[in-house]
Amino acid sequence: MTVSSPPRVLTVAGSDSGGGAGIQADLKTMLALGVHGMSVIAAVTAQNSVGVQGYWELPPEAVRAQLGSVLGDIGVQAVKTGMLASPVLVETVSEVLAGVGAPVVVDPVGVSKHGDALLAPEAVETVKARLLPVATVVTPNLWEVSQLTGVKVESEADLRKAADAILELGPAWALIKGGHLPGAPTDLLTDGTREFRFTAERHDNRHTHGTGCTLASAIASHLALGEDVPSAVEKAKEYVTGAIARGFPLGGGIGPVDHAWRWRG
Ligand SMILES: Nc1ncnc2c1ncn2[C@@H]1O[C@H](COP(=O)(O)OP(=O)(O)OP(=O)(O)O)[C@@H](O)[C@H]1O
Ligand SMILES: Cc1ncc(COP(=O)(O)O)c(N)n1
Repeated sequence: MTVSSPPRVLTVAGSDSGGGAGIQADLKTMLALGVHGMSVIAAVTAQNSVGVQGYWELPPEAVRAQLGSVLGDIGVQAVKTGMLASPVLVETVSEVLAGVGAPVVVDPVGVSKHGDALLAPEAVETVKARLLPVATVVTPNLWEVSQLTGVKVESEADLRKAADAILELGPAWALIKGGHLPGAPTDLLTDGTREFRFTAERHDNRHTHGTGCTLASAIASHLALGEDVPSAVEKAKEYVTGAIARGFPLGGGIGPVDHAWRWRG
């Protein structure tokens, strides 16, 4: 009997020892959505439900070697990037992904939910100049939009202005996450010509660790499964909304979203 292989999706990100965000959230999302998840670790965090106690970057040659191992033998149908920590790692990953030949979903992670820095301030320029131009979709939250473009989003009416400023940096699509605005969480997706707004029910659950990682990985997974960008985002939003609804307490602080919500019924 020949068993066919599921689509392959790669995350290039940081490890979260608490298992709620980063590489661990990405691989759980990929399993839940039926693709084969692979990981290139850029940094290791010591992290739990109350914050990030420290992080350590891998040497650029270790990141380049992991990328070479995966891309040289296995190949990918989509890639997601998350925490890349430093200018040299952003540069290394951007250079390799420029020639990857598969869609790249960039979550431009700057700080954790607790406000702990996950990207050196001097790396922001490298993200703008090198990483965003290779992105198929970039998924900033409102804080990241302001860090990358200076645009402050105060209401849903500002989302398109933010997306246009992000598109000027070179990605094919911008998805601006409006989850931190009051009211029903609405995200705006545009390629400059077409515009889509995705609105979900708000779940007043404080256990939302890993939402951004989960959404970006779900988009990459649905792209690998053959969806176009708008329908991959629509399906990913449905998945993350269910995961937020079932986010559970863990430790003394903010617990994770539930990646297995569809299996629990
Ligand atoms: N309380 C909520 N209920 C439902 N959906 C939400 C809620 N908060 C955020 N979302 C949605 O979750 C997704 C992730 O958005 P969010 O703004 O939380 O990302 P993020 O800040 O980058 O997350 P993280 O800090 O975990 O990386 C978006 O689709 C957003 O609209
Ligand atoms: C390794 C890593 N990557 C990303 C996040 C962002 O997730 P959150 O904003 O939910 O803390 C994180 N905390 N840790």
